[in-house]
Amino acid sequence: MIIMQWRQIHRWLGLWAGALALLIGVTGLILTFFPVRDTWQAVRAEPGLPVALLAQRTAAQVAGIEEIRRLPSGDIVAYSFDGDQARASRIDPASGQVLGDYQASAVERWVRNLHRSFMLDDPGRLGAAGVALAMLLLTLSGTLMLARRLGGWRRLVAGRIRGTPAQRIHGFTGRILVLVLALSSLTALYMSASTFSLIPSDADVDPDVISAPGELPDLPVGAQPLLQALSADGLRKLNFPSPDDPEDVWTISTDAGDGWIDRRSGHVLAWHPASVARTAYDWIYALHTGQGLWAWALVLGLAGLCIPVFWVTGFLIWRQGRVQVPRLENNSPARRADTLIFVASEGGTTWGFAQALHEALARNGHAVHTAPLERFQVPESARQVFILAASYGDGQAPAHAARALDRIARLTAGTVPVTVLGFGDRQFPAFCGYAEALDRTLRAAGWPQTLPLDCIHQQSAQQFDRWGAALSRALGEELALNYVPRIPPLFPLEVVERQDYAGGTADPTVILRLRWQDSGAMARLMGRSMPHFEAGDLVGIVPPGSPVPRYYSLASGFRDGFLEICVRRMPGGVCSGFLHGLKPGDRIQAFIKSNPGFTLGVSRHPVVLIGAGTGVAPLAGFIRGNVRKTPMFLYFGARNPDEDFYFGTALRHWLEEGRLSALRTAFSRIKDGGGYVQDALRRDADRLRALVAQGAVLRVCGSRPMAAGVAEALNEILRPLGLDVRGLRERGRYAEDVF
Ligand SMILES: Cc1cc2nc3c(=O)[nH]c(=O)nc-3n(C[C@H](O)[C@H](O)[C@H](O)COP(=O)(O)O)c2cc1C
Repeated sequence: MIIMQWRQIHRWLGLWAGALALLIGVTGLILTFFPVRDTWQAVRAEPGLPVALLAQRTAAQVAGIEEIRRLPSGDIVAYSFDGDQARASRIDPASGQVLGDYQASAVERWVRNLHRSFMLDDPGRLGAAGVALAMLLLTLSGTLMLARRLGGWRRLVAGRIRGTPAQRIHGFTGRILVLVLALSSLTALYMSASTFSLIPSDADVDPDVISAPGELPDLPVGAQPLLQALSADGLRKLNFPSPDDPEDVWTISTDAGDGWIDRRSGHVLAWHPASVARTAYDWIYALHTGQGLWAWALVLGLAGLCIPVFWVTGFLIWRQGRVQVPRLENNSPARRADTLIFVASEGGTTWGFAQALHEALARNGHAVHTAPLERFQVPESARQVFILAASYGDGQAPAHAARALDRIARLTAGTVPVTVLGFGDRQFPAFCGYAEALDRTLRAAGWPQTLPLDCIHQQSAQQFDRWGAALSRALGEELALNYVPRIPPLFPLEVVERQDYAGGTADPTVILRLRWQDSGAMARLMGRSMPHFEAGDLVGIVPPGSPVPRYYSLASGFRDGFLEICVRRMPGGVCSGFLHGLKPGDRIQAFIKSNPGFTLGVSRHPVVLIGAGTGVAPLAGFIRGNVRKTPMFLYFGARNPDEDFYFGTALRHWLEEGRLSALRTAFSRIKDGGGYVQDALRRDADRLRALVAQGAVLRVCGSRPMAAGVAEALNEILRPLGLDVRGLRERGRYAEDVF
């Protein structure tokens, strides 16, 4: 429940306070330049130089001196009144000589005013404090949302951020800078609170002290005991006693505290050690401004630079999110609908199924209302309700629906049947976890249902049809669910190379290498260019004359600079036939579908890859991308090394390079070829056990019967370790891509 609120807060604040944060970020970025420059230019006193000596040297060179200040950069400035001329001079602490006039930068002052108060004095300061609070809430809500998106707090640091480039840039910069931004906001709030006297500060109460009257002459500054004892390293300012006032005293302010000294005797008349509040303020000030901490100032500058990036990418994400919900032409108002369909979707595909259900029911004369799940309601007119819900992270709700479950749990059960259909992916341990949670809640509350919970794996159109048929029977009406997958934006790809395997006992197969065109930075940011993909993700290709895309596993990643697939020609296959007919220079349209449960990411543990036939394609992609040379072991089953040893040459090359540690083959159609891939596994049982004991990650790709055979063999092999495929899968160490 809280997360939904955070999300709303994040969006709302991001859009509205974001514009002001942009101004504060840019001015903050400019302001960090000054401490860096000042530190580089500063002429500092040698460490440990006594204040007495510094003051003596300076007083000898500067007539009418009144005050010496040490700036946060380390520069020493003397303020004097010579005749009627007030002067500020930069001093060389080694000699006391004047280096030149000191002038605070007017640009710096102007930018600081803009940064602190938008040039509006106190109301502006309050506004700036409001923006700091907004920034703090933005970083907090953003962190919560990112943790959730990555599937838990533990993945917050290293988990892979997926999505459009805008989403990835937003998440990536946020992850790096969240601490700096939170600290900047917190320190700004503290300073604002101090400005408005909301927190106790060190009220500078001067003690009521005077230099004792007497005939003695002034003790020379160089002989003042306290000034001899204090080092210039911690000096803030030293005020000289006025020549015209015999009762005036020396006043010194240091990091450790403030002191008052008799001008004639040199006695310390009062010493106020720095209070905790003052020390805290000093640290907070330095942390916020980077003054005296030039490296930190650079980090702050980077954070300031990121704010415009945040704002722009955040805005783009918001826009992209808005266009996902399809426009349903015949959406009845909820209060008049007899059928309600509620949808929870992150990637948008579930909406396509909802649309098919909506249209089928509407064609049958129902008044259908479809809406996002967070608007769940059962109006009086309702006769049936459906919830179509995808699962994310660790079986969690899609972000927009995070609060829906709590809402539904609070409702009193009615008599209208509420049926849940889940969408998920079996690769994830919590398969359809969110749909299950919804169903559990509804049943526990006592809502009836038209059909029991069903779960659709990987957006299977066939499974959805079967569910539709069951629904037809349950409702006693003919339902024609025309689910047409919503095809995401297509990208043109050009064939650059093809490598043919003529087949023989195996079907003819081709490895196609394709390339895309760069569509420019703006299109990339908006997610309108070729999206990033990884080996093991899928490319969707819509063959001419068919509305349904076919998916092929990718044997390359975006970083390889090309897209490669391995296509077996299926007898009568529309898409495989089309792809086999392509020659270099031909173009096709395609889109990328992520396959997050299967792709490998960066693995610190050894990797065991098991594939047969064209199923070796994504595994070859993993090996190709293994630039870190993580130990990878490939078990490859084919029929005949002369016919279907796909990627054979590349695999041998990767073995030599060390991207592949070992290759074990099994050829089923030649004498002494080693049988099937599961036979190769059994022969290597000892090594497999050792690898799994070391934490190995396993990926299996090939036909369904092959995957079943592999799982059976592995279960036998792993039994002595007390492990099995199911357990490994639950821990995210085992995933299959089967066809
Ligand atoms: C990052 C990510 C995490 C996922 N986590 C799960 C999960 O925990 N359980 C599950 O069953 N499916 C999971 N899936 C699969 C989606 O639920 C499935 O692809 C669904 O059909 C997507 O529907 P949508 O496009 O409407 O969001 C995940 C998908 C992605 C991209």
